[in-house]
Amino acid sequence: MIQIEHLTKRYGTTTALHDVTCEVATGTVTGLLGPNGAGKSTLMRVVLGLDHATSGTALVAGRRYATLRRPLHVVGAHLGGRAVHPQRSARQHLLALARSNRIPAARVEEVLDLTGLRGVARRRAGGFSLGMGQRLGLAAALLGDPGTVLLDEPVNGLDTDGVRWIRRLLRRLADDGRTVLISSHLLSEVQLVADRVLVLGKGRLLADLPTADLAARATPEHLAEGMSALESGYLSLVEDSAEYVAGAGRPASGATVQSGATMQEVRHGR
Ligand SMILES: Nc1ncnc2c1ncn2[C@@H]1O[C@H](COP(=O)(O)OP(=O)(O)OP(=O)(O)O)[C@@H](O)[C@H]1O
Repeated sequence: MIQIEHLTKRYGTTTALHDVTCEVATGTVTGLLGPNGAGKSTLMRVVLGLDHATSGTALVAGRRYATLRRPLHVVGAHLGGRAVHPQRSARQHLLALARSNRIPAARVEEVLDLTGLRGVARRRAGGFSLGMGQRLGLAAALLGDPGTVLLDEPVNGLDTDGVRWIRRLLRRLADDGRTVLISSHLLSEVQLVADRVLVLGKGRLLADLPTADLAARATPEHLAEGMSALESGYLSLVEDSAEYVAGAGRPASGATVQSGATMQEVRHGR
């Protein structure tokens, strides 16, 4: 379980998270949603002890990350990017991680199988495709068989078969009683895998509800435009919370839209 209480994180004058309180329950896949700059990565980074909270707390399995004696056994994460020595093979990378965390080498073979990397385990990780890199990041996250898993855009770069595989894996992790938190902009994926969603907008928690309840907030106008119910429910919730607006500052319908304008203002060309 992840417990977040009154979490505020400021970077200078930017408030990335403002007084966020929520729980991510065990046995569920929870989607973390929000427009660009909403605070999703910041929330994950604070949970993982990569950033310090300005105030409030973030606990994993009842503890602050910094106080975990064997963190990889409690929480595994893949936040994108490649924290891999490019000359090392996938297996060498995982073995090095396992050694430094006192994890038996046999577990490396298990996660290579789990992530479908056995066939390329001897290949240089630096030459991996985006999708293979995703799988390797996931293998590292699962190395300690943690009870909580945090993944940033987990389907990014995966092919169709890989996407299907990760959906099933996330479901299995949750069904085994783990806590799974994924951030994503792909609402169609969230709809398929997430039991619940947390929605952030400009650092504030806008919603914490079952995925189906977010879809139930769809508006007829959005649905008439061809949006899915989840897209519509989500957009209705965040439309005044987008920090970055495409085309802001450029003339739109003969009007100049200022940076920071709400979605309604953009739509109405104000
Ligand atoms: N290290 C940092 N220094 C200064 N500002 C930061 C830093 N990290 C994040 N921010 C700011 O905090 C806010 C939240 O950023 P964050 O990366 O958490 O958003 P996000 O929801 O993950 O966005 P995206 O969907 O684009 O990945 C943004 O305004 C961002 O510019």
